Amino acid sequence: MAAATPHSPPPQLSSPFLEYITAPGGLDKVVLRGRRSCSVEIRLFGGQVTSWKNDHGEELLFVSSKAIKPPKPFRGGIPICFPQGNLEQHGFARNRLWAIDDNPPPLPVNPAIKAFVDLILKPSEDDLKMWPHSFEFRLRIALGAGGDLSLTSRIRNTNTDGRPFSYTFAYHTYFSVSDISEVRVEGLETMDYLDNMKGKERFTEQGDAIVFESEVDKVYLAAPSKVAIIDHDMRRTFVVTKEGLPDAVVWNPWDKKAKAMQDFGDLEYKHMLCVEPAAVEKPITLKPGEEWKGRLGLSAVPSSYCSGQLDPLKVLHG
Ligand SMILES: O=P(O)(O)OC[C@H]1O[C@H](O)[C@H](O)[C@@H](O)[C@@H]1O
Repeated sequence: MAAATPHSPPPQLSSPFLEYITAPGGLDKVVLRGRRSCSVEIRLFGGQVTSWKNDHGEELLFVSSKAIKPPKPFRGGIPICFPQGNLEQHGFARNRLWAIDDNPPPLPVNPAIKAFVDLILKPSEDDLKMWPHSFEFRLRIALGAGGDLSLTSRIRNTNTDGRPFSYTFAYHTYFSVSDISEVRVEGLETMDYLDNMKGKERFTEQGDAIVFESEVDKVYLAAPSKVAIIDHDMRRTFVVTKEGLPDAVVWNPWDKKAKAMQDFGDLEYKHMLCVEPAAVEKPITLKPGEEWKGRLGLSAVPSSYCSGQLDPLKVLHG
């Protein structure tokens, strides 16, 4: 079966682990269901994960109470930032209607993962006027047996004129936290970063772990493949893993910027943190026919987490 277009009827997703929910105004969504109350919701608009719940049904991602409906990008969850450059902020992928990909090229899967969905985005005529490159962007979103979430992006250059293209990319992940002042990020200490608040000047991080006392907007360069977000009050640690994505953006707008943002509550900065696996410093270049792959893995584990122990399996199983 060919990939559904945005105007085709809802695809029949025949699996007890998947549900397709139709809603007006570009708000159709797919729900992935795991054990107990684990679930993930994905909006076709933006190909955006808007909810990830653990087996107690607790929400793990931040979504603003002031998030605006399409065609505006949606504040929260996991917006996909592509293709950035001299375009609208964060590129247009988060602002387009994606389709279900009924026939994705094979992707090695863990047989224990039953709940997954494949989406696809191709540029429209208008997109090609803005960014004159033909591409196929395939996104697999999977909910693992233990409630972990993974997003795998495959971007292929389908230009027929022989031209390469370059882009930057980010999984703009908004984590829900109890109180930003009590949160610590481990794994980025001693890393070099570009400070977006200081004209992208390069610095080296000092100290044992990263804590938050004011606005932060940094691009950590060549960041490790595992980063932990430790939420003391919630007794929860998010473990973020990344492949194919050298950098990690860390962002919290804090009070002043929060007030200036139309789609964000004045005090919501206290309950969110963005840690965004990304390729920012060096754009990715693809020749025609070439494909790039970038993966994000998220798990939420109880904070019996020991400092410096970034393996979630060890955290869970001792
Ligand atoms: O408002 P948005 O376009 O969604 O961007 C929100 C934020 O995203 C990233 O984290 C950037 O590093 C920030 O500079 C930006 O303010």
